[in-house]
Amino acid sequence: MAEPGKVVRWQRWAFSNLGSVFTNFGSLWLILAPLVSLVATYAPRRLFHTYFNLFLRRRARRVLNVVDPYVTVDVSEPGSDVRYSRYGPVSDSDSTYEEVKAYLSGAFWQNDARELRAEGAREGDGLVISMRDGQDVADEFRGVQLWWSSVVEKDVQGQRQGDRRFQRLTFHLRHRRLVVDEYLPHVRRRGREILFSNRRRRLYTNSRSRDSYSYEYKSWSYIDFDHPTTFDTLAMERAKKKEIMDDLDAFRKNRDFYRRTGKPWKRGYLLYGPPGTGKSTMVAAMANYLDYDIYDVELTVVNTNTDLRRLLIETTSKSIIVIEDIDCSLDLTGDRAKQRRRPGPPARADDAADDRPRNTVTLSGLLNFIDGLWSACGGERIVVFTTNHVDKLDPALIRRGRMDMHIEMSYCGFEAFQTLAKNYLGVDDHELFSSVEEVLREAELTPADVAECLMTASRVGAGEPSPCLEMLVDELKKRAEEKEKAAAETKAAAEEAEAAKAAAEANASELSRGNAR
Ligand SMILES: Nc1ncnc2c1ncn2[C@@H]1O[C@H](COP(=O)(O)OP(=O)(O)OP(=O)(O)O)[C@@H](O)[C@H]1O
Ligand SMILES: [Mg+2]
Repeated sequence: MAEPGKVVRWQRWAFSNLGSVFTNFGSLWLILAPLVSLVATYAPRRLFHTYFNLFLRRRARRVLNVVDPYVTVDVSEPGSDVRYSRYGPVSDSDSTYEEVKAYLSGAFWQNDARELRAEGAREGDGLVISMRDGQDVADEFRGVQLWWSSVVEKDVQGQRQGDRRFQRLTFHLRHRRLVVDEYLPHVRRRGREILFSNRRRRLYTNSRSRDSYSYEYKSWSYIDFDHPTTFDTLAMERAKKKEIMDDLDAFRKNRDFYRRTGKPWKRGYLLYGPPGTGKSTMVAAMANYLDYDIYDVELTVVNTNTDLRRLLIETTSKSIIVIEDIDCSLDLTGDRAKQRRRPGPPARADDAADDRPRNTVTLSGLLNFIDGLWSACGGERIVVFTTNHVDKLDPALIRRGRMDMHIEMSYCGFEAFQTLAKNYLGVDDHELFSSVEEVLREAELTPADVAECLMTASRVGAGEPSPCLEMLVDELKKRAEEKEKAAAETKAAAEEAEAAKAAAEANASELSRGNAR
């Protein structure tokens, strides 16, 4: 570590002037000694001792500050101070040491520390680089110089022996406020970011609330999230895609804005459109873009509003909370006041015997979940609803402010097709693109339809663009005809059902009039 320069200079001066320092101090003591003995004789004994001690201690501290004006703060490795309960060691949940280590691993590249140590990250394939014991590294914050060193000390406590490790921070005492109020929080924040980016992302799903009485119950279980979709491979109009990415960027970077305006740091997105237009794919692309975890809430297994709130509290920040097919999850479309317990047949025999309340999540419970007081805890969260029937949802659920951005995922247009062609065939342009464009303009085909056709065509056509695209045009035309036919049949069936219902109603009223006569 570069020695704090001022101390070195002061020490050199003191040694070269040692003689005069002692001479001056001697003369001062000649004057002070009779005064001190006078006060000691006439002042009350206890009072004299107290004040004299205090006086000496204060002087000593001042002299010490001049000789060594540097302060050190130790951040010790968890486990150095292991606490024991009757069941064994209590895990130390303080993550500061890990955060500082991660912060320093990011700082080495700008420093000249040479003796480093590499450890595998707890999750993922990355490495955490840290200082070898006894190494130092300098850092700068707002023009202030600070030094970190890795320290190991022998620890002998009772029966236990071992090494105690610290990351020791040294700084000038005049920067104490800056270090405590700003630098250390900055180190922790940055360290957390590095730790977060080193780990694998997770896809969580909630457990059945009914099982919460079990001893081993966990609200969320997870698997590693490894979805390959990105905004590059997502098929949609370029302008719309850019708008969404800009919005996500603004959300991520604007922590201070949310704080300043008194808004919780979260944002809601409503994705709506027909099946197969890429709503779930969009959620994956968002998570990959932001590097966030996904919490996939299955509302049908949540019993009460309290269970829902508990789920929310147990989510971490930097996450996307998604409720898929919100229109099907619960009957959330009606009057909030009427949303109490919905009667219905029990799903299983043991459900019938079990009189615990189930599925009493109400619309107001869900609204509170999105933007009640609890929703502000933690911060940096995105809430996404997906639906095929936006018109069926209660306006309160999707009003601006709750769902800040409404994104329509629509049928496959030409720009979306270009992305898919690039994904599946690796081509940006081709003479047959105009034929595809024509088919897409006439028919309502989803990106899922087109993606599937492209997959078949690329397999059969061995990835050669021309035969693949010819096949694709034929296949798309066939699909478009099939879809048209199916839509006409559905419409005819609906009209028939409507007519039958009207006839039945007419019959019933005829009958009741006959009875009345
Ligand atoms: N916009 C798109 N970009 C890229 N691939 C897409 C897109 N839309 C659909 N796909 C493809 O179609 C498949 C189904 O899409 P996805 O599950 O995202 O549709 P969805 O809108 O969520 O449908 P649903 O309403 O039935 O849940 C995806 O696995 C993907 O391969
Ligand atoms: Mg979906």
